[in-house]
Amino acid sequence: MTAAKTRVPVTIITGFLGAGKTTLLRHLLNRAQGHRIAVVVNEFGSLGIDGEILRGCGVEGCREEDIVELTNGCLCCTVADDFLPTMEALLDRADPPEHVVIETSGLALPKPLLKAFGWPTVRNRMTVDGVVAVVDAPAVAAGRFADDPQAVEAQRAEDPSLDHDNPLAEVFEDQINAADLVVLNKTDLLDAAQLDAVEKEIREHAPRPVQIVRASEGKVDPAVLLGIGAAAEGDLAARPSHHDAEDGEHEHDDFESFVVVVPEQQTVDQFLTILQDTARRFDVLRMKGFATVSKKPMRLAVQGVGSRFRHEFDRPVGPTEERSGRIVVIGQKGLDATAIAKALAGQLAA
Ligand SMILES: Nc1nc2c(ncn2[C@@H]2O[C@H](COP(=O)(O)OP(=O)(O)OP(=O)(O)O)[C@@H](O)[C@H]2O)c(=O)[nH]1
Repeated sequence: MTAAKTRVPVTIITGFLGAGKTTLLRHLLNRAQGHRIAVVVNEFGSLGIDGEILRGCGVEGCREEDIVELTNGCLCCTVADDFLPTMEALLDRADPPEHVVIETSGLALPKPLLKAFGWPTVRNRMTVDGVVAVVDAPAVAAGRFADDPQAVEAQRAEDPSLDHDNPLAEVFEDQINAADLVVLNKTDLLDAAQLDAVEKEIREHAPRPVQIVRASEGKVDPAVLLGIGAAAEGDLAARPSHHDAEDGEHEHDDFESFVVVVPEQQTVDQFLTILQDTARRFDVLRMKGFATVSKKPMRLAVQGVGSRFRHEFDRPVGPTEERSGRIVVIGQKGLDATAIAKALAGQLAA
């Protein structure tokens, strides 16, 4: 058997903040029973919520130690310090995984990560089976990742190397550029004509023909997601990045995140209204976290993408656990953290 055949396949799941990566992974773990899959999760924001959601997936045979969290900064920037040792540790286990799935943070650029698979310590032991980009179809339809052509022109007059005025557009393009498979998610929120338009837009952006599958709630057949066989680490030139000229070096200084502590809530509806108003008012990209509600024994988990929120009571609140909640807030640089904290605490009139 050749060395290539024995290499552990790795699937990289990329996609902008809130596109549905964790939802897709949860579905995959549910359907992939019998396969030893290890999941590496990297989140922007410090609450470790995705890891907790995946650990609580309740899938038989999905063990705690198979979900590894990398919270020390954005994965694409900490490859040597954190990521490679984690990969080696997985491979050196007595029962190494048959497949590794990496959920990158919504702001991660996939290319530096792809390049890491060329490093001597993992090169002969792992291969990137495929890069999957999960796309928030309604966010594309709403123009979240679009540039303002006039603003781009004005910027280019100053610096010809610039091609975006919208930092979201740049991250989105890099993720599509790296993808072998695009999952057009949240199809439940658009009609057929809108979906066709989004698909057309993605095909126009993609530097090469890319397979696109449509999904809602991240429900994609594992056979489609795994086993693509792309060996993407050997195919970097076909996956252009906006940061190629800087050899992958980049900063995430277009975005920021912070955690807000919120008091116990009176009612779920009141809290959701506060969250939605705050997201709208301050143009927050993503909010997620936990809170407690007066007289309710269960913890309330909330998830927001823009001003669209979902919530569930996910587990009992322990008797010694604090009744205050924590919400991670993510947006473009320049968020007014003080005002947002006040708004979430219900201290800012709408
Ligand atoms: N309506 C709708 N909501 C969805 C769908 N898929 C996911 N969501 C919701 O979108 C929100 C974000 O989903 P996640 O799976 O956490 O997204 P993510 O890409 O992992 O988010 P980050 O890790 O923060 O970047 C959650 O509230 C999901 O329940 C879908 O197909 N339709």
